[in-house]
Amino acid sequence: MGRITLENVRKAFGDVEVIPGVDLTIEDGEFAVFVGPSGCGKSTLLRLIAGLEDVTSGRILIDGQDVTAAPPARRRLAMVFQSYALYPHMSVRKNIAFPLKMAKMPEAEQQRRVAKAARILNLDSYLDRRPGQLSGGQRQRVAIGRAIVREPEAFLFDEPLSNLDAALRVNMRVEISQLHNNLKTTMVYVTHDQVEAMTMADKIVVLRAGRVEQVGSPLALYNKPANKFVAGFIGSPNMNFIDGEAAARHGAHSIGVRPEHWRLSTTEGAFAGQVGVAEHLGSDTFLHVDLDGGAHVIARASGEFPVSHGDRIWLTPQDDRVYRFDKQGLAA
Ligand SMILES: Nc1ncnc2c1ncn2[C@@H]1O[C@H](COP(=O)(O)OP(=O)(O)OP(=O)(O)O)[C@@H](O)[C@H]1O
Repeated sequence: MGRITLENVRKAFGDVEVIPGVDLTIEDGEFAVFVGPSGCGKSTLLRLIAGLEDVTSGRILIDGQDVTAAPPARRRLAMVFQSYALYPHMSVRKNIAFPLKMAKMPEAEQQRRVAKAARILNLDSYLDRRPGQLSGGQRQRVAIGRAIVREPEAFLFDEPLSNLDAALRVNMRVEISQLHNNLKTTMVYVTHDQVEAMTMADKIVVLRAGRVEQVGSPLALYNKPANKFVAGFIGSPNMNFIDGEAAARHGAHSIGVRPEHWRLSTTEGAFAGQVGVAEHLGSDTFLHVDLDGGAHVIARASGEFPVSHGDRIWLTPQDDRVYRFDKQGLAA
């Protein structure tokens, strides 16, 4: 059972308070993703859970047991890092078995667990190779294998896919989701990539400057962002924000419209503007539009939309898809 609870967890490095106070529960079996801009404290929070950093105050519980003062090895968690940290001179088999060997587990049980992890990760035919003879994705699978064999209460992933190219990232993303479906073990995953967060998470925790801005399922955050920060962070391309008179007409200080929620017309609509850049991807068309009055917005049309640089265009937000925000940026 891998339920993780943080109670008013604070962390300061010297005088600098990096985590001003976080309360959070990750349920047993849940896939939780910490997401937020660079420096917001994602890795620090994960390292506090792992026990690699000490909390300044507050408590961390795993399955109701207070582990705040427990060393990493006693927390029954396995961490997978961005750098795979494999031993180059050891075979894949030995790399995966390494934590079990350190724990002086009987050889037969070590081999049973390595074989099981290799099967889950499709590494059977690579067990006798060395890390240098593997691709980046295979190396990351070995690093995950080394975590699996420990049969932890929870897996902690710190940006595990950052070193991989775009296509491989997509594959590994799916593999980690499948792994979670198979193992049903709690996973806590740190990324700055909101697409990874949206596609993998049961629960997303959006962080900003060490504070939790919102916690919810991917679609809850997409559909009902609590504030402008979350609204702008979740969704790709980002939500468009318009202030001033147009927002006042909607009874708000600022309104937000996602690129996919504009109705586009070449003859009429609520906002007129000029196409700056038109990106024709075939599956979608992204239009960067300079609205009359100065705002710059992005509109997405499904499929092909035949306009180009310099054309006039009219945009109308879908009525139920206008997000309203007050002066403080809170959803109104
Ligand atoms: N050992 C340390 N000593 C002092 N400050 C630190 C230390 N570790 C992290 N910080 C600071 O704490 C803040 C949060 O860092 P952290 O690495 O948790 O952010 P992050 O959200 O994971 O960022 P990134 O996505 O860039 O990795 C940053 O301002 C960082 O400079």
